Amino acid sequence: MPDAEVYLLPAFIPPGKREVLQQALTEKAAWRQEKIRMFGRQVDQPRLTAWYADAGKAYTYSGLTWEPLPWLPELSDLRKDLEKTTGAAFNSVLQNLYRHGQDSMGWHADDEPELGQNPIIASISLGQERTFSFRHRQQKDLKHQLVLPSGSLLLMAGPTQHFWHHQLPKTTKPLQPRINLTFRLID
Ligand SMILES: O=C(O)CCC(=O)C(=O)O
Ligand SMILES: [Fe+2]
Repeated sequence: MPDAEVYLLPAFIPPGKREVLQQALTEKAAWRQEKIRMFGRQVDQPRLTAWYADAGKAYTYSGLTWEPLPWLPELSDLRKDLEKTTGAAFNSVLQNLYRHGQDSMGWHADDEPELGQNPIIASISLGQERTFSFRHRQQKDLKHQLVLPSGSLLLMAGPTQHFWHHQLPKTTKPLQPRINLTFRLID
């Protein structure tokens, strides 16, 4: 991919740990059904979300401002592993729960000002593997798709957010739930 710095570690979380972690987060995370404004109407986001961050951080995402929850031990452990692997620091994690194939996230870039110039986004997937797509923001015919398996780590760094949008498309296939965790460093 030109104008991008993207890495995929397919087995970042070892096989035996994936299911345990997915189940713990499914049960313990403070999942919320947020609304978004679409064509002047309030509609449910097609996924559940939970946001954890260091105290004192607030974050605006898709027009919503999030108040952080204190870290669950499972999330603190993941943050430590990630910081060791990447050498980068993270102070927040947005969790998405895609309940089935109709849950999704539309085209966007993680380019909010509080993420800074060239943010490192560390994205962990648990559960159902799903397709993830990239589309160049200027050259719309430049596209890239990959499958994110359970336990994988997708790193987006450098100018990626500046030049590319990404999405998690819906599918009509009957799919099992998937949790995604995106660790970020915010101002
Ligand atoms: O679920 C995914 O893999 C993507 C999540 C994402 O792009 C985000 O939270 O910003
Ligand atoms: Fe994103």
